[in-house]
Amino acid sequence: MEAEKEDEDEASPEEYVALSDFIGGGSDQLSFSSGDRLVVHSKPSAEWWWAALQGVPGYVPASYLRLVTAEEEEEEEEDVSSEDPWQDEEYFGSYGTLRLHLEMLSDKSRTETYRQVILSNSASLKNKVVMDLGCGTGIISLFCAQLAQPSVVYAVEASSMADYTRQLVKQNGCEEVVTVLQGRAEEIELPEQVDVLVSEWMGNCLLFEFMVESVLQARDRWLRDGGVMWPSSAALTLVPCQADSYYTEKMAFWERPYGLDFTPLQPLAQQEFFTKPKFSHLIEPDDCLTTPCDVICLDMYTLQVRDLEEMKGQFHFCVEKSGVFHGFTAWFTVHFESLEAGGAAVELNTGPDSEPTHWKQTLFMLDRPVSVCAGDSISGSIVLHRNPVWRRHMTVTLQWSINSSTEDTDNCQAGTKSFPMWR
Ligand SMILES: N=C(N)NCC[C@H]1O[C@@H](n2cnc3c(N)ncnc32)[C@H](O)[C@@H]1O
Repeated sequence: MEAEKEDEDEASPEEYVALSDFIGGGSDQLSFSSGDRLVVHSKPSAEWWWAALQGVPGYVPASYLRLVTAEEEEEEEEDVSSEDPWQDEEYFGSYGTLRLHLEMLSDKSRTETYRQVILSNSASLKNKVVMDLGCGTGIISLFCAQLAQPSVVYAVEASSMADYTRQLVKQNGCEEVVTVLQGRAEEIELPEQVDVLVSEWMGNCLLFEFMVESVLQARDRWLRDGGVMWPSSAALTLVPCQADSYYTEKMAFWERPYGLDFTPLQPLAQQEFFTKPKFSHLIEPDDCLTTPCDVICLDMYTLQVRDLEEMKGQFHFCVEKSGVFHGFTAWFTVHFESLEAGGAAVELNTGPDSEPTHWKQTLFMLDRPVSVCAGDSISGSIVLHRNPVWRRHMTVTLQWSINSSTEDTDNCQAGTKSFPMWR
């Protein structure tokens, strides 16, 4: 009988839909929202099943789930097949308006850094062939034509902004040098290989939007041997941090609003405000509980598209001052190597010790804050799982354990949490 039961448990995975929200307790239970699709891998008991949500495994209460019907699965297949996994219509549509370009151009730290790269390499850029991938309004291409003498700059832009970019090139007397090509960089044809591939491709948490895939494909197709990638390398930096004002604003608020006890709403607040990362967070240097560390480093010459599916980094932080561990904050730094051998590299650092940029930083809130003391350690890993269906999205999974320096040695608090960005 046991064998039969075993077989039944190990039936092939089935897709279920959540009938309502569930807040998982303990580190091995999955939290999910009504309507989420979960893949059930085994049913060790009638009450609790082993399932996965967006690839993240855990126990789920069987009573919250309903088997997805064959008709629903057929409908879903039609939906996904009709829906573009790159969401290009929406994505390039958003870059066809000025809002995002104004935000990027208004970001002095970002834009001046690219200007500095061109200026400090102006001599070496003479007679070079340059590709500006995702040129937007063409600002980097115009810097090249204005501050250096490349033989040609191919300014590639997929959105309808390209028509205006051509006007800006003409308006600024750069049409001799800058050629605007409208189209996806993966699809356009250039008349020649390029010496320099420059692009401003970084998204929130470095990789969101996954424009970096387009840069790698263009590198493999158009960058000549020995050519230069700008940026040349990128690093994702992480730090355990306090986020007291955010925690107070979204969670502590429910303790005593107007003298009333609204704490039954706190599970809802956790689900609504702490399930996804907080983009555009500005961390104060004092909020860092430890020295930040680079957890993922990308070499733009060797990075492959397949590497983007799952990027993993380990960390071991030593708490330098007592405080409350509310979560982790992430940001990135990119480097532009010099065209001259031995020349100084230029750096764009989006962290709290640099001028703020439009990316600011990204905050990942734990479900429950933990008090930590100087001397404690916070070790673990970060994994960026690219979304297998929605190709511009990812899930960031953080796993940590806190080893207290003061309490007895087996007092190790551990946890793991996955943050969808955004699907
Ligand atoms: N996070 C960023 N730096 N986004 C900048 C994106 C800019 O590059 C453009 N862009 C993004 N991907 C591509 C691509 N594959 N081909 C051409 N242009 C692109 C986009 O239309 C916008 O003008």
